Amino acid sequence: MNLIQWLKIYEDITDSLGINRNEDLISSFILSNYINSNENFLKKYHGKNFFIVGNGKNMPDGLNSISGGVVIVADSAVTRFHEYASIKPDIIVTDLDGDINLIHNYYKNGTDLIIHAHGDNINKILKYSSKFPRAMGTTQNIPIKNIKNYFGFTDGDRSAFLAKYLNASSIILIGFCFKEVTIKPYYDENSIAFKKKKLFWARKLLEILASERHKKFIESSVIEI
Ligand SMILES: Nc1ncnc2c1ncn2[C@@H]1O[C@H](COP(=O)(O)OP(=O)(O)OP(=O)(O)O)[C@@H](O)[C@H]1O
Ligand SMILES: Nc1nc2c(c(=O)[nH]1)N=C(CO)CN2
Repeated sequence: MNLIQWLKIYEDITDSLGINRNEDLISSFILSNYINSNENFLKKYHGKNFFIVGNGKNMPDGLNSISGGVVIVADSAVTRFHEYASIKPDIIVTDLDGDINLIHNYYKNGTDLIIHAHGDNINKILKYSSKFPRAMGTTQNIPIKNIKNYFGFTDGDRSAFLAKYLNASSIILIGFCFKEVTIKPYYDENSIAFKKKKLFWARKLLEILASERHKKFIESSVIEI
C-alpha cells in the first residue's frame, strides 16, 4: 500500500463512519507539539518477528504463542495483557483510550509508545501526551512534521501496519475476534454500533495486509499474516 492508496481507503472509512477528516488533521498538529521528533528508536525492531495483541475476547487463549520477537499491545488490550501475560510489551499503540496509568507504568519501564491522533481524541492528547515525551506520533490523515502515517485505522490493525513498515519477518495476531466486539462498561448502543463498524474495517485492512504478504487470512485466536 502507498499513501495515495491509503488515502482512498481512509476516505471510504471516514465516509462510512461519519468522521470529520479536518478534525483528524487538527489533532495531528496538536500532537506534533508534544512528542518526539523522530522515529530512530524504532530501528531496533527492524526485520523481527512481531506479535500483535488485540482486545478480542479470545486474547488469553493466544498469549502462550508468544515466544521471543517484538510484542505490540493495542491500546485497551493492555489491561488483560497485564493480567494474563508476565512480560512487558515492547511497544504500545494507542489513541489514549486505554488505562493511562497502566500505559504510563509500562512506558516508565521502557515500553515504547506510539500515540495516534484523530479528531475524537484531541482532549486526551491535550491532557495526557505531555506525560510521554519520547513517544512517536501517528495520523490517519496526511503525515505532517513528526507525525507519521504507517497506514491502518484501529489501534490493532495499525499495529500490524507498523510491523509491516518495520519489515517484519512474521506478523502474528493474537486476540483478534471479529465475531463479537469487546464491550467497555461505558458503551451505549451507538458506541457498540460504531465499534462494530470499526472492527469491520480493521478486518478488511488486515485482509489487505495479509494479501500483500501473500498470506491467507484465517480467523482464529492466533492469526499469521
Ligand atoms: N473483538 C474485539 N473487540 C475490540 N477490539 C478488538 C477485537 N478484536 C480485535 N480488536 C483489536 O483490539 C484493538 C484494541 O482494542 P480497543 O478496545 O482499545 O480498541 P480501539 O481501537 O482503541 O477502539 P476504540 O478507541 O474505539 O475503543 C482494536 O483496535 C482492534 O483492532
Ligand atoms: N476520528 C476518529 N478516528 C478514529 C477513531 C475515532 O473514534 N474517531 N477511532 C479509531 C480507533 O478506534 C481510529 N480512528
